[in-house]
Amino acid sequence: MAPNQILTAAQMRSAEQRLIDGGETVESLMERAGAGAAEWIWRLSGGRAVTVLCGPGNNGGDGYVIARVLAARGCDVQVVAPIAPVTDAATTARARWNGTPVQRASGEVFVDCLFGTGLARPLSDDLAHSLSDLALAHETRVAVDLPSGVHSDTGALLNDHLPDYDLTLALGAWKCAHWLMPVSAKMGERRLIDLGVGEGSSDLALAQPPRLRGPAADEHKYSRGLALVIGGEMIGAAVLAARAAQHSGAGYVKLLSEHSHPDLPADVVHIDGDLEEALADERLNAVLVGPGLGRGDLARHVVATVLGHDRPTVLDADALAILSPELVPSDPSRILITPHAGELLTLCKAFGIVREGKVEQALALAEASGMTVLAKGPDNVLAAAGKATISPPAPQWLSTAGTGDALAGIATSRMACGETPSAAALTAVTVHAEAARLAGPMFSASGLIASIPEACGSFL
Ligand SMILES: NC(=O)C1=CN([C@@H]2O[C@H](COP(=O)(O)OP(=O)(O)OC[C@H]3O[C@@H](n4cnc5c(N)ncnc54)[C@H](O)[C@@H]3O)[C@@H](O)[C@H]2O)[C@H](O)CC1
Ligand SMILES: [K+]
Repeated sequence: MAPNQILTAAQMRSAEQRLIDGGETVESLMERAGAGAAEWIWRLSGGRAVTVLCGPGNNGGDGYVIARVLAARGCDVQVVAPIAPVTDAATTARARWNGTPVQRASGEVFVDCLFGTGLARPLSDDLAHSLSDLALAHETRVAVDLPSGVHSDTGALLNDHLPDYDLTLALGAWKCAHWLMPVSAKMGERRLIDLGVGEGSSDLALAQPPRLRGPAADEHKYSRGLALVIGGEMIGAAVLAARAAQHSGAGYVKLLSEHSHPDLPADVVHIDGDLEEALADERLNAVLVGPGLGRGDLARHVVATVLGHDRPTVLDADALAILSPELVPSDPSRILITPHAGELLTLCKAFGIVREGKVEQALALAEASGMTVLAKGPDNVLAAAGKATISPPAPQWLSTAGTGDALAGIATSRMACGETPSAAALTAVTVHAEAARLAGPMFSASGLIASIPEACGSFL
């Protein structure tokens, strides 16, 4: 099993076909899927009554296998089947479940086997009502392969008022929807059931935690990395970014700003000299421009000047509103951009990109710009050179002002430490989420920044 690969629905069907070409049958795969799902449902139900909602396709077929396996274990199982099976495998599975479907049921555990990766359009009102009525009539809800009513490849909700689940059991491989908003927030716990699907040709994977290393015995502040954060009109954002950078591995962080900063901690060095001079420092390892920069002529000049110096650079916030194809340097491979959802759409327009879904948009922007793209949000998609990773969800408490500035600061620090833009972005997203977990509820950006060193320690 390849536990980190993420497949589109089409790639999943190809993977299943390769297994069938190798001697499996749809029925044998369904038996394995149903038995694996039944095991998790058995554990979760703890002897409570189970209702399985079966659809017409092979997801429904999984449901009949689940019902048969649970009944054989003495579980009280009912099946609701609004549409009769249409596939051979599902018809066989239903025949082997020697029970009679009921029209309605209310119990303790609800299992959604209405649709999986074969959903082709929004649910009809009748089916959507059946699904939500049954889900609401049960205290615990399990989705098999996917919650019904969602787009497997984009994570989009095809219907309104779809239920939330306590557990989603992915079959064979993760699908994009398991990790993309908005449906990612409806999944509950996620578990992957092995169907024997090997490493395939997917361009998408679940991000894995980085391994960080501490400084060598002979390191000094310059060898650990000098980061430059460029301030602008709203200096608070750059101060937050610089403070986050100082706690993320770089040996030396400078904040270039014409303003005075009495509250700037002494461990960030404030400079107010010439931008060209600061960028020309041979000891400089990484630059961040954008947080609080502003979008006027001076800001445009600053972004163009930074990009003209070919340094490892993070472009965030206002710099992304200024970025255009004309500004992309000849070698963009050392540039990381960190757009949120709105900035991603704006950049796609600026680069003439029309794609559906965050993953496709990030991959296309990375290809068009040659830069590394961290499409940030509750679901972080990192795209570069035709490959993309999705990071597991971070605490929702990150939805507060300044956390984006902190993320950019962490990424800049990691690039100053010598990490590539992709590695720095992965480290930043992972450390950012861990710092949020450590900071507990209700934290501010400063509280998050204070937790960064301990968060980094989790990956040393
Ligand atoms: N393929 C395999 O080897 C295995 C698949 N597994 C499970 O099967 C589903 C995918 O099965 P598939 O039949 O392709 O899709 P669905 O079960 O989701 O149902 C598609 C079925 O429903 C019809 N349909 C589509 N959209 C709608 C709609 N909005 N309203 C009504 N009907 C709709 C469509 O015409 C098809 O007939 C996968 O997720 C796994 O759960 C097994 O687990 C392993 C073997
Ligand atoms: K389902």
